Amino acid sequence: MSRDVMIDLQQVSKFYRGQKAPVVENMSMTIHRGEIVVLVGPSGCGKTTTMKMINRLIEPSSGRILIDGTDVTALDGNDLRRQIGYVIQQVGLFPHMSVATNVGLVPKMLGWDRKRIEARVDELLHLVGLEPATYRNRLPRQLSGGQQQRVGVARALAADPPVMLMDEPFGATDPMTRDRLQNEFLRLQDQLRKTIVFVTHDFDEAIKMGTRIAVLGERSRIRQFDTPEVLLAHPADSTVAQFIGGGAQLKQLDLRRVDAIQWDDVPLIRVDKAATGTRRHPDGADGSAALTVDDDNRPLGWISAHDRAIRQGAPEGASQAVTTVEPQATLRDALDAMLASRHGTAVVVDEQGRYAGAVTLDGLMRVIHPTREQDRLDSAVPGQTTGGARSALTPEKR
Ligand SMILES: Nc1ncnc2c1ncn2[C@@H]1O[C@H](COP(=O)(O)OP(=O)(O)OP(=O)(O)O)[C@@H](O)[C@H]1O
Repeated sequence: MSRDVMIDLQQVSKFYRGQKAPVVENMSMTIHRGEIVVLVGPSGCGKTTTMKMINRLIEPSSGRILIDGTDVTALDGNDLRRQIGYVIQQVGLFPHMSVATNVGLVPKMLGWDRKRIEARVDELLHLVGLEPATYRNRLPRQLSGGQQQRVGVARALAADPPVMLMDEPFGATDPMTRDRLQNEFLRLQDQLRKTIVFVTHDFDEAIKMGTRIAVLGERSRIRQFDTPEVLLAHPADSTVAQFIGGGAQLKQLDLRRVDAIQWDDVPLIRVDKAATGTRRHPDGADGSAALTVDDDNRPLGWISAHDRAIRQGAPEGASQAVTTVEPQATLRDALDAMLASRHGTAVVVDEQGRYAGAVTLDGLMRVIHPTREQDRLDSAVPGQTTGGARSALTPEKR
């Protein structure tokens, strides 16, 4: 097997007892190390069954499944499952156990000593954005849905498994939380490079999360297995096209992340609260609206040119809400943020919430009409940004 292949399903079938037809029939699929493969398809087509056969929560009736070259049927099921992270929609946290005990379960089963488990639990909670001192001793019911989901992800990562199975992991959360969890998870994955099989009903989620997407039909028959880009541009048949649904052009915005395009700069006004009263430092502010930021460069609000002229002493007093996106967000997220902003601008902030640049409608148009942009770039110096924010012509996807 090539070293690059991490999971190899070979002619896998599953018959449930008493049923004449298999629910998964001769499914073959190769998944590469470090990619997120998303399984989508109609309800009941066998996505979950396929996934659960990989960690043998469901035994295949026939066929072979290799993980990193080893046939999983040759391994003890419990040992196997300790090496594969598993995240499900209902999270499955033990309600009577603290967050720390839940996250440390697999390391404990693996016989790690107490100190090592504690250190790992804190490291993981930190990684998923939950301050250990605050959350370590809480019970699951003392957490929000999104926080529980983060604990579920931390628990799945506890023993640093190379493979993760995620069955609608963000399905039970509201759209905003879901979006945040997706972005956080993509940021994590940039560091961790796990091999992930991800089941979802939500095609937009598939486009956002997937390195490749497998559109499945009845009995897990693969109708198309391609990158999101190819899938959107060239659906294999009318059933796939129907599944993708309308608005394929707009969905292309789901394919690109904010960190893959050029950002613009906006005029900044630094509000120095440490000084006596409030001073302001216009950083090249011109006649347009400016963004006020604190001394750490965190956005505070927008101030219009008019207000700036009449409120010399207290620019933050006139501020209008800022809508922000992180670099991992999609351009669709940026568009949503823009539409929610009176200034038609999505402010890009780093992990610490500090100003990093801005995505403007002009910037988005340059992406939507790449030919026009290409003409412009052809006559420009390579690597230059339009607003001097930074050069960000990085690859579009992981
Ligand atoms: N234990 C079982 N015994 C018999 N049939 C089962 C069992 N589990 C699942 N099935 C059937 O197998 C088929 C595939 O189920 P599976 O849960 O894999 O589908 P799915 O694509 O994940 O569905 P959904 O999108 O609705 O979650 C379904 O028709 C289901 O009724």
